[in-house]
Amino acid sequence: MSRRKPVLKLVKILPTCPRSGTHGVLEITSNRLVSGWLSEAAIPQLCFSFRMSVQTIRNVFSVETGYRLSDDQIVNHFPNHYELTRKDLMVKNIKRYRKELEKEGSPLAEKDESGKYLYLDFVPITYMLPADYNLFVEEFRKSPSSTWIMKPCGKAQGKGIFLINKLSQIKKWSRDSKTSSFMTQSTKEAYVISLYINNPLLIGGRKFDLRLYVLVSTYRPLRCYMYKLGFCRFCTVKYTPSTSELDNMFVHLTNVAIQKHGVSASFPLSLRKWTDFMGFFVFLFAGGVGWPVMNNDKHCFECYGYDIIIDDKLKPWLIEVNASPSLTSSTANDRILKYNLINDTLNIAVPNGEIPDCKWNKSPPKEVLGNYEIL
Ligand SMILES: Nc1ncnc2c1ncn2[C@@H]1O[C@H](COP(=O)(O)OP(=O)(O)OP(=O)(O)O)[C@@H](O)[C@H]1O
Repeated sequence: MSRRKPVLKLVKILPTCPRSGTHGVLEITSNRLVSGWLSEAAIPQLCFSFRMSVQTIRNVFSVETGYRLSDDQIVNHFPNHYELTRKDLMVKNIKRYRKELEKEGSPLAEKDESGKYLYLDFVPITYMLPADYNLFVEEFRKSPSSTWIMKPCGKAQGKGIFLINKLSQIKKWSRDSKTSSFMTQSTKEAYVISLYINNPLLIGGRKFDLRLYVLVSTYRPLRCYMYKLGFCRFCTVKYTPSTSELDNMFVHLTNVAIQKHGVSASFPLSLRKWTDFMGFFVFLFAGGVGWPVMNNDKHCFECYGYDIIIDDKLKPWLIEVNASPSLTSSTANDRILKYNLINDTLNIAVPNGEIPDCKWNKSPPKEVLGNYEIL
């Protein structure tokens, strides 16, 4: 007998779309929105979409397609969200932000005696490949015993990720990808290579990461909210930094897609005690990096999934920002968390009980924030 996943279902009654006269109900089932507002054909009638794909968003905002969203059309991504959510662009923007702060002489760009940023050192050292190969080699030679993690820029769920600790492995990867019959020069994938955090905080001997949610309702002025609940994703195999286990992804990658065949892969987590600490970090990131580069379209809001690893010195490291965090659930608590997350997000994005309106000043009263806390 096949075991069926419990279905997360949220039905929200929204005001009827004034133009189409229908679509008054938004129904989200697990990861899918089952009312008809998602398909591109439905864009002209769209009144509100919580879960439009990034591809559809690209088409909505592309000059070629010629769509113009009207005042009651609100969508769940900013047009150039990828500036934050693509691994390579996120790092590029952080580097640019640091340089700007340094040039301005900002106290945020202060460094310690060893030349490390005091406040801006929150992403592991990262280079783009192949573009930054020489810079990477220079850094690698400074600490030849370090481990690095290679990640394809355009993939998710742990696909295509591997760990290396020798330069010869990169050379082999480069040779193999050049000669691969599947990859021509034009389709060759860009990768990022990041210093591997090899001293993660462990619980029960296992590595884990935190998933936090951050909602941005406008970039100019910046208004962002952090969700007080999140969860931890655990590896199913006990952690070891031993190089003999570098190929064992059950030890190193916390993605649910990788670990789902193991036991108890994720646990819900109250972030109440963490919010001041994490809030500063998230605000610094969204405010400093996101604010100047993002196109602040008034029809948009976005709920990001932040992946964070804590090391054994309790320092948080930002690993990635996801534009479409999964809304599927594997346990009853997980289901409640996602249900409330969707509900609270909708309450901030759309004025309570009213027709969506992009001219709305997006400052809802405190009572409707639910588990969100304004940063
Ligand atoms: N620098 C790092 N140090 C230690 N572990 C890392 C590092 N970067 C990534 N990882 C591990 O690898 C996993 C996958 O990395 P990442 O989230 O960047 O890739 P992804 O395939 O895009 O995943 P997702 O599906 O969450 O978007 C992380 O959840 C984390 O467990």
